[in-house]
Amino acid sequence: MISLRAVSVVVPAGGRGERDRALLTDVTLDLPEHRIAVIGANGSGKSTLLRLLNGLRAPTSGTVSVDGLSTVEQASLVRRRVGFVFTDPLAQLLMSTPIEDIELSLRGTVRNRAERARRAQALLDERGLGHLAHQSIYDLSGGERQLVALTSVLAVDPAVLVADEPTTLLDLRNKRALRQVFAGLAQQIIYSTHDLDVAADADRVLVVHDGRIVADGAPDEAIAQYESVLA
Ligand SMILES: Nc1ncnc2c1ncn2[C@@H]1O[C@H](COP(=O)(O)OP(=O)(O)OP(=O)(O)O)[C@@H](O)[C@H]1O
Repeated sequence: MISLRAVSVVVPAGGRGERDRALLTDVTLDLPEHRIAVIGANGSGKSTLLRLLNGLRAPTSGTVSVDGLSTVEQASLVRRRVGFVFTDPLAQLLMSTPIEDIELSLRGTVRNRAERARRAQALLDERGLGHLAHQSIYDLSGGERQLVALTSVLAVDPAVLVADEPTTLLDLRNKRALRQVFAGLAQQIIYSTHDLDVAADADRVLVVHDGRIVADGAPDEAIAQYESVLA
């Protein structure tokens, strides 16, 4: 389970007269539910919160742990357990084609090269992306890239998937497909979203406002509180 204890993230002042800036303040959470959505206005601290969960960002104070492992001291073990999908897929797609990127993900688990290529193609086929296997990443649409990035992260079968606004670039059909993928995942999934329908798919919804968790509960309740915070 992922746990946060008294976590704050503060960016130190850049120059004279500037003040330190708190991006998250005193967040304590245990996150055992299967599907957890994080919602909140632009700049409220959602990405900062998600990045803490696999050690992409370290807390300024407090601790974050995954199954008892510290995201700071045991970062590489944590990263193996917690896969992260960025909002911008180009931030994480390292290779020039989808198949190469997924083969790269599989390198640690599938030794044989031909088998790796076969598995990578099968994973793309499963997501309806097989026809794009050898296309340049730069020639894919934003939504196609986002789905390839998700496939690549899931290829290593992380225990937890953290996804930062995973439906932003997706059209209606792909959004529906992604919601189905999420619904069928055995892994725990923690995601941020501005889409309240996608948030409502979760078992639990956290509302972030000015770096604090201001609501936390069942989707209906938490979304209603979010709407009143925004009003
Ligand atoms: N390294 C940093 N230095 C200074 N400010 C930062 C840094 N990282 C994030 N911020 C600021 O912290 C605030 C929260 O950012 P964050 O990306 O967590 O918001 P968010 O809720 O994910 O927003 P959005 O919905 O727009 O993606 C923003 O105002 C952002 O500009």
